[in-house]
Amino acid sequence: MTPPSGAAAAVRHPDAPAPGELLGSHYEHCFGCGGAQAHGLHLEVRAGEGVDVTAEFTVRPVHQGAPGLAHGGVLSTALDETMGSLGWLMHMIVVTGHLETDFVRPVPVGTVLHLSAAVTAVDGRKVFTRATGRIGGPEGPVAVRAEALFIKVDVEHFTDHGRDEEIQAAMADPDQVRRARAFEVNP
Ligand SMILES: CCCCCCCCCCCC(=O)SCCNC(=O)CCNC(=O)[C@H](O)C(C)(C)COP(=O)(O)OP(=O)(O)OC[C@H]1O[C@@H](n2cnc3c(N)ncnc32)[C@H](O)[C@@H]1OP(=O)(O)O
Repeated sequence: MTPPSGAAAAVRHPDAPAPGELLGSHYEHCFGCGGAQAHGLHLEVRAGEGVDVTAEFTVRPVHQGAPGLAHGGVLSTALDETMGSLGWLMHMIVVTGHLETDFVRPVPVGTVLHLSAAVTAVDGRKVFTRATGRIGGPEGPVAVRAEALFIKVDVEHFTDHGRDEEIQAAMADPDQVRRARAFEVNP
């Protein structure tokens, strides 16, 4: 998870969303951010000033592991989705290759998890990222943190491997921006 010495700093795409702007859901059926997923995380991700983002996730009863506490896998998903959204700031299609999570404090149901993530380095197709989730406010104590390696892929990654019925439905969407973002298309 340590970037090689020749790795470069991430470059913000000139057409990336402005700092403070909500990225919006990239795909309505995404478990991380989609509005059509009743039990999804409904993450709202906001662009930062560099290649960084912030997001909020409210833990609901459907996200429990132990009684009254968030499931660790769900928290990992929130971190994964937040870091994955960094690709949009570079206009790069990326998928998670490797994800490591530290669970530092239990996260009760009803908690708002304040997430922040940034790209630490880019090395060819490899995008190194880091994220934290805090409770009690954006400056509150760290409850979870993660590092992840994302790999740049082409749109064929999705069209070749995704189930045909969802691929066809996403491609038939008359909204061009939504259609592109469902596959995180690199313009
Ligand atoms: C608003 C919009 C936002 C959009 C918001 C989007 C949000 C999405 C958030 C969720 C993101 C996900 O969950 S994505 C879904 C979960 N992930 C997946 O399904 C990925 C499944 N895995 C794969 O398809 C594949 O393994 C790939 C694509 C990751 C890599 O395969 P490949 O394309 O053949 O590449 P490959 O040559 O193997 O690897 C390229 C380089 O990466 C390294 N590499 C590859 N995998 C790993 C690995 N696990 N750990 C370490 N290193 C790795 C290789 O060593 C190599 O380094 P070197 O030799 O070049 O040095």
